[in-house]
Amino acid sequence: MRQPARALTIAGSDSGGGAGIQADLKTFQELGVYGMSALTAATVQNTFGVQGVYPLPPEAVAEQIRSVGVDIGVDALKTGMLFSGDIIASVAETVREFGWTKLVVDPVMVAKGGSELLREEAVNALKERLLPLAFVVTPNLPEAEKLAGLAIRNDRDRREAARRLVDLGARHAIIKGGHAEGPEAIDLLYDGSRFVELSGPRADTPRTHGTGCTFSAALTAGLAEGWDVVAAARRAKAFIQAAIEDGIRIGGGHGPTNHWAYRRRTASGGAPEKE
Ligand SMILES: Nc1ncnc2c1ncn2[C@@H]1O[C@H](COP(=O)(O)OP(=O)(O)O)[C@@H](O)[C@H]1O
Ligand SMILES: Cc1ncc(COP(=O)(O)O)c(N)n1
Repeated sequence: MRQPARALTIAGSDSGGGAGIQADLKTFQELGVYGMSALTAATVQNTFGVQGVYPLPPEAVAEQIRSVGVDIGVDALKTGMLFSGDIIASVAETVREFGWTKLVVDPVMVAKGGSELLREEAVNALKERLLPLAFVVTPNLPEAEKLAGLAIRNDRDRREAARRLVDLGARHAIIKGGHAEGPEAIDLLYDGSRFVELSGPRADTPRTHGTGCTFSAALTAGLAEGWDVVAAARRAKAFIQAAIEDGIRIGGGHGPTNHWAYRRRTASGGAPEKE
């Protein structure tokens, strides 16, 4: 009997199913990795936005992590919405306790509709407590600006921000380019010495809810399988590219991506799914 690779997501629930824990678990499943979750907060959310946020007590987050850690084991893990400084402290302490190294920190701050998913007071805790534990940190452009403390107007600024994220203690940084403009959506990976660009055609679609969660979950799945960061990041980029391009019609607002698309494409020899 084969033992599958095991991945844990520590994140918020999106009741609409497109982002958060739901996106992470769907992505793990699609990539053949056993998925587990530690919930940080329940959000009341659909494709129109976030209508409510109910955080869990920090001890409840730590207990969920310990429960699966002592029994099932974790090959790689990721964080998403962490909401408060207290939850971040509790997550950082538990990750240290287990000595897990394959940690992807997706520094989720604001939902696409503008709702706050990380309190302002928690940004420093994220920088000081979690980034030093991160194997990879995966900010979007506004998150990278906030963490690195500089405005990103061009590629030079983006490279400088990546250097600063590594100076803050992350082993690798991937600054995603979904919020930039231009015909290509380019994610910039930095490993402390070299830069690698991950590029794909920018799709003109409002259905991008949960893209960051899905990308970082796909990255975590690759790391759980023992892949190196560049290989895991390239597959994550292909996964999100397919999920965005082969869109599904769900909800009346900013719809989610298609988590089935990558497996369907690869199963059919790389050709896009037929309508
Ligand atoms: N319109 C798009 N077309 C193609 N890829 C995109 C598009 N928007 C985002 N992506 C990709 O989706 C991933 C998430 O990007 P981004 O939107 O920057 O993060 P977040 O969801 O955290 O704000 C990245 O790999 C990015 O390149
Ligand atoms: C519970 C939860 N976690 C994260 C996001 C961010 O979503 P996105 O990946 O679109 O930035 C979200 N909207 N809800």
